[in-house]
Amino acid sequence: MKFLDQAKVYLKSGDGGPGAIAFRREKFIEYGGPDGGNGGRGGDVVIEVVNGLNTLIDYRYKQHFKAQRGNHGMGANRNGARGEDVVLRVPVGTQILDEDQETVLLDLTEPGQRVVILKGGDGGFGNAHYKTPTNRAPRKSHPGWPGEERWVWLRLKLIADTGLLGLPNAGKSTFLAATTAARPKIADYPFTTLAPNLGVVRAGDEEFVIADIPGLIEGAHEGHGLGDRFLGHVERTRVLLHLIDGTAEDVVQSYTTIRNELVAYGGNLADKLEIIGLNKADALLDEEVAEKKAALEAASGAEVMVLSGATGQGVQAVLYRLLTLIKQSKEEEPDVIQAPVTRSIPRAPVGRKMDDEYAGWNEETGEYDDLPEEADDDSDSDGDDWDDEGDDDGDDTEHSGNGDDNAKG
Ligand SMILES: Nc1nc2c(ncn2[C@@H]2O[C@H](COP(=O)(O)OP(=O)(O)OP(=O)(O)O)[C@@H](O)[C@H]2O)c(=O)[nH]1
Ligand SMILES: [Mg+2]
Repeated sequence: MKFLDQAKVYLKSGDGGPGAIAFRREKFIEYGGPDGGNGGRGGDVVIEVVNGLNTLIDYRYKQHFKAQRGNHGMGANRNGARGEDVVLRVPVGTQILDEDQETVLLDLTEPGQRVVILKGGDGGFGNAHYKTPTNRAPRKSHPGWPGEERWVWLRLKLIADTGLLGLPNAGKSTFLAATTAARPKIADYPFTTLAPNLGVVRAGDEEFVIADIPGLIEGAHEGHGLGDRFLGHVERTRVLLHLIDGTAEDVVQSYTTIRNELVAYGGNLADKLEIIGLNKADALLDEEVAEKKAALEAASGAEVMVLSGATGQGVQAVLYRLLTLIKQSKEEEPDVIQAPVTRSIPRAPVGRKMDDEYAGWNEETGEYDDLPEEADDDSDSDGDDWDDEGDDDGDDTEHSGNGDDNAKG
């Protein structure tokens, strides 16, 4: 499967449909009253988090997502239908960033999570709404409010319990293949793996997720090799398994090369719980194993386990140790990775939210309880006397959200 971990997309929620101007026309009723219904609400832009995806590759091919506009209101007080939502399906671990590529608007970490990122515009009032004691036949309707639009970045930061790190050829993919159902490409040349792979490990009755991160080399943080962009995927792991090719001349050098990259990347990467795996033990003599293990322990001050991904030697022990550390980390910092950051989304200056800025819509009656403030609305130049009466109905709701969207009309 192709992998893509960021994409820029254009989102637009639906405009509200216009209200209707209509009058009752029935036999024997001479002056039927106004009965133009309200326009329908525009569709929302919704982000849905789904399991089983681990790439944003779909968003390379489609970048524009527009929800439907609301339908026109109609005569006989029929309201227009709501516009259809547009839904973007994204993998767990996707963040939504503002156009600046820095401000995180949403961090989507829960499978099944659904977030309305842009709300559809409200439908406009039909003329039935504008009927007052002194104006029984208003020829006025509202055009509906525009939807919102904005460009955002989608950025995937995989969420896994364990991140598998090491120099190219350390045996990371072999380990992943030996312990999970994942089938990564394995070969005896560096940079075989070009994108992170996820696999689910079963240890006894328990499971955890492991991410095979493409090989790092010295200077990765300056762009050498594949660079360090994949290290972003390590940010959201609890425990690192740092694999070292035991057949390498200088295993301590291998170890410090990767550690330096973690430190240079910054964040909390270098502080994560870590197991060092002295790998390819099957290809080493016993005394080499002992010597290299001792050297690594001395250099790292951390725990070193001996294993062979190829023969399976020591692999189970590593898995159970990882599981223990994952649990320990969850107890110490339950929220570090999983807590969804759902900040309120800074809005683009267009559009209008029904719930907060304008609470006049009554879901039960399907009508607006309050009248919108339209004092500066130039559609009033039609000379009707609506504005003078507008606030006489005891409605002291200030629809302050109106100030900047007078472009409607
Ligand atoms: N003898 C021995 N060889 C191994 C072991 N694990 C992996 N290898 C070999 O080492 C080579 C590299 O293995 P990979 O699993 O592709 O290594 P990697 O760390 O994923 O490499 P990149 O994806 O390039 O970063 C392959 O030829 C493997 O067959 C092991 O435990 N023992
Ligand atoms: Mg690999």
